[in-house]
Amino acid sequence: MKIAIAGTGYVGLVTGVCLAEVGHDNVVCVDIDENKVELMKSGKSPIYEADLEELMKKNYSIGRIDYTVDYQSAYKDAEIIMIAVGTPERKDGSANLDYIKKVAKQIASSITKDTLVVIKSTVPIGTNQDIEKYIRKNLKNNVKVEVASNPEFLSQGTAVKDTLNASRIVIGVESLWAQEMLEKVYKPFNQPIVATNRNSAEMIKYASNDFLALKISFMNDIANLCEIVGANIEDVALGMSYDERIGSKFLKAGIGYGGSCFPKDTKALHWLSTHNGYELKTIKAAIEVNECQKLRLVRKASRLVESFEGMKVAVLGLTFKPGTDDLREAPSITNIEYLVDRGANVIAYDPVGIENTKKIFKENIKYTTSIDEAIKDAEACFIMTEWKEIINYDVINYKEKMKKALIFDGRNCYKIEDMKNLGIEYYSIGR
Ligand SMILES: NC(=O)c1ccc[n+]([C@@H]2O[C@H](COP(=O)([O-])OP(=O)(O)OC[C@H]3O[C@@H](n4cnc5c(N)ncnc54)[C@H](O)[C@@H]3O)[C@@H](O)[C@H]2O)c1
Ligand SMILES: O=c1ccn([C@@H]2O[C@H](COP(=O)(O)OP(=O)(O)O[C@H]3O[C@H](CO)[C@@H](O)[C@H](O)[C@H]3O)[C@@H](O)[C@H]2O)c(=O)[nH]1
Repeated sequence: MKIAIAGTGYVGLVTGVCLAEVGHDNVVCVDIDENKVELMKSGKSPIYEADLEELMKKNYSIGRIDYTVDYQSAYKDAEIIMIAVGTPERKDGSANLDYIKKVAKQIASSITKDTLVVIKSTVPIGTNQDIEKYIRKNLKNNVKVEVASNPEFLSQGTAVKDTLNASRIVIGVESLWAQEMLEKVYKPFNQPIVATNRNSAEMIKYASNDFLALKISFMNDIANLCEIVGANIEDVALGMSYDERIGSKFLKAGIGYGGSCFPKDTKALHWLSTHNGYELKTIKAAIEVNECQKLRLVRKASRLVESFEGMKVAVLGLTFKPGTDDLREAPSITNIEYLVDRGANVIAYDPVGIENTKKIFKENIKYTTSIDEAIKDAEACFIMTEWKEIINYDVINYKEKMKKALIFDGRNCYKIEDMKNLGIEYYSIGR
């Protein structure tokens, strides 16, 4: 079965490689970026993801997967074409479907046999139906084409593991033909399949992400109250987690959620609801809490510090979470902007995110891959990502190397007692 995939980002490349890994022997990944394609052909991954490069090399060398910019040759005789291009946020919060439409147009002009088009990208409810109509209207050759929804649930940093061990495969189909095709594709993964209609499948993706975002915002809200009333959010989360109805995951309070999904997917669903004359009040609250949360620590710091002007400030952790080089919507960006605007000399540390940070801040801040160097002579330090390098760092260094041991920890990396015993002025979230 020939499977073509449009887009080789986190979703497209990982999906392609994992399909090959479980035995599909004719997977072609298409991208418009020639440099990316050349890089992938040479066995290198354009993104930082655990285990990805190893599986790319293995499956490329045995001829199960290939990479190309030539979409026509990739799509023309594919039985399945998966769309995994970006659906970024528009200024008004709605999802921008331009990339999806572009691929749909390329598919319509290329296919020469019956094809199932599968949308893996996160798209607003009704998009699968619209794209099907669009492709059928623009078809160059007289073939059968159907569109099925197959939203993706992988997390960055654990994308390969998540794909090979997915909790469920959601497929949104309108025919038995489409359902059987997708069941065949996913059979080797041996994961539970939830088959619904297309609109429900599209909604499952948004509802899942927005529920998780809401869970985080709820815990951040409670954490802020904990600080006021003298409770400890970590003890509170632990106590809550024993209730199976609540669960133990996504209860971690912090500096707010970031990444390429939660921020845009909460806004897109909220936009869609208001556009349909209904207000999703819970999602609105999740978004608002997150916006405030991102600046909570710098605001606290500015009440304690007279001025940031000329002050050396270390920012530890730049990516939106550990295990990825991605800075999309990372809280670190908002915080660094705040500090730079107020005249701070920021030195930023991250084990893998420096190159992507440079694209955003250029020469406006300094960069390092050493925590020691970042904190040396600094008068304040902000922690934005819970990298293990930061968690495992010997905290005595803050006392010994900083000009003033003043730490604002947005990810609760250290024990309050340890910091207190060392005489470090330490502020974290909800404790
Ligand atoms: N990143 C995640 O963890 C994740 C998880 C689940 C779902 N999603 C959703 O999946 C979609 C893709 O996200 P991503 O993070 O993988 O995107 P990405 O930005 O990392 O990658 C998109 C890729 O598509 C390529 N592209 C653009 N137009 C193209 C075209 N016409 N033909 C071929 N390639 C083209 C781009 O060059 C880029 O390499 C989004 O809708 C996102 O919301 C993402
Ligand atoms: O208890 C928690 C858990 C996460 N976060 C933050 O939430 C954001 C997102 O984290 P995570 O969900 O682990 O990463 P993503 O790669 O963005 O994955 C989410 O978004 C993907 C894209 O849609 C989905 O496929 C995944 O299922 C969904 O978890 C990050 O900034 C985390 O720091 C918290 O603050 N507290």
